[in-house]
Amino acid sequence: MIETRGLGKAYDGVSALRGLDWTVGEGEWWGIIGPNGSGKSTLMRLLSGVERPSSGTIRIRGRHVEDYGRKELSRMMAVLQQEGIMPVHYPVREVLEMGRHPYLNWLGQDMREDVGALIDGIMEKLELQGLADRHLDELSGGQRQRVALGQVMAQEPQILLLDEPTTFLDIHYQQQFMELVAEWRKEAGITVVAVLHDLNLAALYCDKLLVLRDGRAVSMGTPEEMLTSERIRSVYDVEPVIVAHPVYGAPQVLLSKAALKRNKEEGNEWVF
Ligand SMILES: Nc1ncnc2c1ncn2[C@@H]1O[C@H](COP(=O)(O)OP(=O)(O)OP(=O)(O)O)[C@@H](O)[C@H]1O
Repeated sequence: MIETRGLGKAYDGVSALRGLDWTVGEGEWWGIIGPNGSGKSTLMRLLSGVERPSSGTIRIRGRHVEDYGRKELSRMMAVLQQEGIMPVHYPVREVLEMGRHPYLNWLGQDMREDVGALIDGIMEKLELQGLADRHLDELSGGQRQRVALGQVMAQEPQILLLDEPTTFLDIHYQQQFMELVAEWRKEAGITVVAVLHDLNLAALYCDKLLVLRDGRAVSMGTPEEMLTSERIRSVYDVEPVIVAHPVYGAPQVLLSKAALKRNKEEGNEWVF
């Protein structure tokens, strides 16, 4: 579905992403993890075509990403950022309808005749009916993120790119958000690529993880393969304890408290 070869991006000579060879299969859910500044958002901007690579290629269904027209690419791929959408003074239903933009012809008519039913279905699925006439700037962050998800659902993409989508959500909305994406993937067979800081959510929901550090792919594979204490320690410089989720068996990362800090002469390292 997505294939990158030798993908790299440099800003003013500083490499944000280097030589990434990565293949995302149709219908897979990939999580991209790694410390701050490791190149996760850069990779998302390259995949979505917002920025051009400095080196290497990205192919989507075998075609170079730059060969897609703007609307054509929007029909293929939707992007949801961590802050969702700006809190503009538009009613919720209209915000969802904006997701149909890539399907409008030059007369502003939608390619789909039953677009009203499509939007109704999404409103129902995301339990947005009660908010239909409310304006986006009158909603909480969690509610806005649900509307943002509704908008990308209305876009009917085949690939969903999520950049830290749960950062501002409480645990209820985090779980609800991930469940809604999981359900959508199951129903529509979409491919999902999500930058996630929460390793435990990533382990529960993603099929595969790509681990980045300093712009390079440290490793890639299943959550069980990627979330080992050695790898988490070396990538994040923390002392983790990995336990299996008691219900699902997925690896879950617990942190140890740093007991004291050595003084500078001894290397200024955390001691656990
Ligand atoms: N527009 C830019 N101009 C210059 N440098 C940039 C730009 N965007 C990113 N970088 C640099 O590229 C590197 C990777 O940044 P990126 O935002 O991709 O990291 P990230 O893994 O998403 O980080 P975070 O977890 O903090 O969001 C960083 O060193 C960053 O400073």
